[in-house]
Amino acid sequence: MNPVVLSVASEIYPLIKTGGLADVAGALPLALEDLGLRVRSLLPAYPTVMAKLTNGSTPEPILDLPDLFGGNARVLTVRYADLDLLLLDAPHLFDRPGGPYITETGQDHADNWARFAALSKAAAEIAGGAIAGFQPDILHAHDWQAALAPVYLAFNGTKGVRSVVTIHNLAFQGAFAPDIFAKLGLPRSAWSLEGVEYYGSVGYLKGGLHAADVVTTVSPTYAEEILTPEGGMGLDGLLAGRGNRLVGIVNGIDTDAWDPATDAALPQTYSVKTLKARARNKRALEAEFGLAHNDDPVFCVISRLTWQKGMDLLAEAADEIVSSGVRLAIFGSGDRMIEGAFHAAHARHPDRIGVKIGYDEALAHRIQAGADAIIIPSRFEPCGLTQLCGLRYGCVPVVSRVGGLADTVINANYAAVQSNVATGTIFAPVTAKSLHDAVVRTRDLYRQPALWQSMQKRGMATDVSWTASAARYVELYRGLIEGEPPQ
Ligand SMILES: Nc1ncnc2c1ncn2[C@@H]1O[C@H](COP(=O)(O)OP(=O)(O)O[C@H]2O[C@H](CO)[C@@H](O)[C@H](O)[C@H]2O)[C@@H](O)[C@H]1O
Repeated sequence: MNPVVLSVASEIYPLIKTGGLADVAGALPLALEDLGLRVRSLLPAYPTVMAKLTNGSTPEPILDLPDLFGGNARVLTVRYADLDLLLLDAPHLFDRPGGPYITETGQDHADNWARFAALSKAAAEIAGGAIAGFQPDILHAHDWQAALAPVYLAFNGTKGVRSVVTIHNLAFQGAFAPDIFAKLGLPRSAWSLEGVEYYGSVGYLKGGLHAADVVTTVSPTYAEEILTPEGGMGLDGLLAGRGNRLVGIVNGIDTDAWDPATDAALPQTYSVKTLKARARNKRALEAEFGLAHNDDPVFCVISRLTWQKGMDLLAEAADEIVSSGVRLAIFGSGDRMIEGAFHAAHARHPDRIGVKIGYDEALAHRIQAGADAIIIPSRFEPCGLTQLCGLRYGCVPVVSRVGGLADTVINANYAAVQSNVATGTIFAPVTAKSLHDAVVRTRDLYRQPALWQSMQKRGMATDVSWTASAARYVELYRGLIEGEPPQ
């Protein structure tokens, strides 16, 4: 029997996305279905999501949830982009302008505690059998926004459903003032070390990490890093207590959406066999970023421009990078100070540093297809997806030795180059100097065309799909259903 899964997340690509969570919550269910599982995905019916459901995708009501955190709610069912979706339609919580977490003016929605407790509560009801004909074996909750689901499940006393919480980023924990506890509808006993109490506040992720049958995170190295005081962000003790119930499974990417041979966003499609054709994308990229047309390599960034991503270090190293004969194409948005630092770097080197602030899926594809390398100097990185896209597109990753970056790139040290296994450059410690040194090492590899192309081709041949990782989730689910501890 294949497990039946309820996946719960606050964002799912291609319906709504603010980061890598959406990519995973959109692609993993499809990869699991390819392996024969039934997966339904629950997410809030944000206006952006409802607006996408055109062309014959009409959501049908399937469950009433009266008085869900101050208003009546329903669950709607619809198929979209091959996903079997359950939408939590709670207008008092989700039908409003702004993003999934923030208002139009950039503040957190004041009632985020209620919005995501509602998502989790609805998930627990559904996992408990509230929808006729759909009895999940596994409730799989992603990040803090869904992490109360296993808590509700446990305190509802639901039997026969196993729960998994996946940490995509431990920096976001969903901690709220203690006075909301009384409104969560949890028993008093949940205000405890085993429940949601977290240093005097209510910790959604903390509660979920305790209550879930298994905790996973998105790479083996990050699974180790979060057991340390530096990486654990206050939760290392709890996580260490989970022992072999904490598992790292590396992310994949959707290799149909990310396929340079068929990608409709590219000026020129290409494959391992037609790698030379890639040059046309580089010319187009130079033009798009206002860079001079020449033979120097173009290293790119596609990222949230934040401290986590080490973007301040790149801004610090930018002048030296440019004087080493490398050009930069920087794309993303985030911290205003970092955006300003990149604008200033562009002003100093207008035809060697191109900067675009914004969010654009097609542009992200064009950049991966045209740049020579992608720089990812993260201070911590649970998995990282852009290095996987880079590998697939022949855009060589230059990454810091942290988390999933360390797990997915093979560093071009002397031995790896000699034995033809290198796929990128890895550096440590995460400083501007060591980043600059890595850029120079990568530039030197670029200047040896045969070696460079073999690295590009090896990256393009690397399996970055979901297949192997989805199989690991299936194994994990089966083990849980059969009562086996994870391996
Ligand atoms: N300006 C822009 N325009 C268009 N697309 C853009 C963009 N900026 C970023 N993206 C895209 O957004 C995604 C970001 O993926 P990351 O792995 O960097 O995730 P993030 O840090 O958000 O998420 C967390 O969750 C994911 C999923 O588990 C982990 O891989 C990661 O380590 C963890 O921090 C990629 O698909 C990237 O192409």
